[in-house]
Amino acid sequence: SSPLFLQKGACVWVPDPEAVWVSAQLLQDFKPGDGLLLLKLGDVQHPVSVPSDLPPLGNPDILEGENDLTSLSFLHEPAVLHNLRVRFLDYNSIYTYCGIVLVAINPYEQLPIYGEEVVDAYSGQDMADMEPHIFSVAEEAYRTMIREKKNQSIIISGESGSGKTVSAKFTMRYFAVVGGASQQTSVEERVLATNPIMEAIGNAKTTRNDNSSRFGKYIEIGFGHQGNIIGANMRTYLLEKSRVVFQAQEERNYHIFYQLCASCDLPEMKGLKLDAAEQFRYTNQGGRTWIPGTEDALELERVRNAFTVLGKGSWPHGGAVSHLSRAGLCVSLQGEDLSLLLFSKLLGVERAQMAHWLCHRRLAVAGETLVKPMSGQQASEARDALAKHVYGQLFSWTVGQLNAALRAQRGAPVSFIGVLDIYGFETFDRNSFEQFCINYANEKLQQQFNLHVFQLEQEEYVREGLPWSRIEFSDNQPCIALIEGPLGLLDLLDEECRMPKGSDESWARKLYDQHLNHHPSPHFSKPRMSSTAFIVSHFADTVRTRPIRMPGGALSLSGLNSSIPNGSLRSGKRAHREHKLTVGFQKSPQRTFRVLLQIVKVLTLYTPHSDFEERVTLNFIRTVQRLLKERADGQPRQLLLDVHRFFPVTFSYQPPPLLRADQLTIPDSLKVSFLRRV
Ligand SMILES: Nc1ncnc2c1ncn2[C@@H]1O[C@H](COP(=O)(O)OP(=O)(O)OP(=O)(O)O)[C@@H](O)[C@H]1O
Repeated sequence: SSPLFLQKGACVWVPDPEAVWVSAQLLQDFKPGDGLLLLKLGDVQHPVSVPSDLPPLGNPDILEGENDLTSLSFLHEPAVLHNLRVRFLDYNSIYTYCGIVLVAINPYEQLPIYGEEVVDAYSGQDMADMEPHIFSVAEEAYRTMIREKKNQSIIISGESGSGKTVSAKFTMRYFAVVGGASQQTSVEERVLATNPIMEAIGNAKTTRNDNSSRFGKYIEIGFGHQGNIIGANMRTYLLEKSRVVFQAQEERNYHIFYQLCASCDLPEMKGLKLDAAEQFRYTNQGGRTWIPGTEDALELERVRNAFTVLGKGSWPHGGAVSHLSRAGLCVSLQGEDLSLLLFSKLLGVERAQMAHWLCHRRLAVAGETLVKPMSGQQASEARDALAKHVYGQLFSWTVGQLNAALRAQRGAPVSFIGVLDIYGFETFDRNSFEQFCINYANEKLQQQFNLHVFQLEQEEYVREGLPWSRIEFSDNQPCIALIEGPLGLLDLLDEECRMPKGSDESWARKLYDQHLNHHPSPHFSKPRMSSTAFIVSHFADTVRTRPIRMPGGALSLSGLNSSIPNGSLRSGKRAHREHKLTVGFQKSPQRTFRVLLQIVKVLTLYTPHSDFEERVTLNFIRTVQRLLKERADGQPRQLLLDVHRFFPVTFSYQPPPLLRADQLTIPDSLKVSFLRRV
């Protein structure tokens, strides 16, 4: 808590638009009721009015660079950031403790701190005696498991690209060394061999991370009586299946597709009749299909070697992955299409049947079964749904195969250490069902953390009669109840999926009725401008979600839909509304950027009707892209003016009922060339 009086010379932190927080010094004593602080910021005197709270106070110099944040006298955002920064820049240390939590900063360079000699140095040592390190956390889990014969878990969380997977791999490597056996292709080697395989089928290039895990993973490493690894088991969560059929600009599909395409000339791959990744819609939507510094063909080699270590025979033997790649790459609805032929052949289904059921659906009406042709839009969605399903099944199948290879051979493990590597909390401009699930998972993890760190700890103090004044912590149960409780978001979603004519609108209406009108929840609200979106106030942030459903009740995932505002540009009325919004956003530059980006994204998905239209569209996209790049120097309003100057029709551009690129009437060749040129 803040002291009541501050002496001249005391340090405080003040918010800064550039540096986030800057340190300032008090130029005169301050006492409650003064209402004004006189600060020295750099060389400038700065009177700051104090409405209610004092600014966060600076810590004494002696605590600068402490290796445990809990030893700071004042623990608040600026103190945490400053301490981490000092440790990173001045002490070259990427790790800092915060009690039992290890905070890691991604150095984005190889540091010489993970060698065997470092493992040896941490092995057998107490956490409190050692500098913070991921090995120290692993050692603590290992020792506690052995000493107390209790299973342990390490939870690794953080935003995309923060280093979760790398950290998980280091903990696994640590266990492999300290719990290792001597024989070749031992189980710890097999545990490590799962990494390249899982990365090939579950990781992809995103704009934030060239090797981003698009699934959550929990691996339980089982130990025997002697503390040696005897088996492992892996569970996966929330694979981002939408990526199989759609990739945003600069992103890629799962690595395995590109690895197979890059190896298509190998004799054993010939039967798959693959081609360059640029040739397939499911692999070329992000633009560039290669990652600088990565050789996809070599990566496939690593994957195949890993399969060998796991005793799963040669790669083509794990042939279903190849099938799926083909499924992902080739599903197409043109009847005579070679891709459809290959896809059907590889999956072992009859081509004519496949073509028929991709374009028709069965309806049960009054006890009778009718077969109805689907629209082009529906059929392409059905094709995408099939590709996602095949990939999802194959992913689960592969995990099952790996688990079989990791299963303990001699007796059951006596204890285990679990390592959870899962997406951190996510909020984007447009959040879909995936973000909703990820944030729900994080809400549950946070609850677990609260329970562990605050509640159980305090209960133990009280039980042992230690003098202790209870610390209040914010309990996130109400937010969890909103999601998973009776008549909660998931309950109502289930109900909506069972309705024959369920829709986003009607689901959202039910949510508003229940959580705004009948039983208002402080964690739920409705955005002003939408009747399909809702806002959940999570512990970390408020997130606006707009799920869009696919036919058949399956919720669509972010990808494709996130690029199409409301999925509705073909509706003139809605297009007009988007247009009005755009103009309305002029007062809010940040939103304007987002809308411009959105327009660019949408336009890249559209097929122009004429050369002229294509030229106009491309011109617009290039102009906006260039200006968006230039906006880095923070001239948002200028950007808006520039857009008008360079491209005066921007905001009066009323798209005629344009066709989406994936509509069937448009030949693939045109789509590919258009997308490539964009
Ligand atoms: N400790 C580290 N030392 C060196 N480089 C690191 C370290 N941690 C992460 N990196 C670098 O950062 C990149 C991203 O890390 P990683 O893939 O582990 O992130 P992530 O949090 O798992 O991201 P995502 O959620 O997207 O999967 C790595 O490929 C690596 O180059």
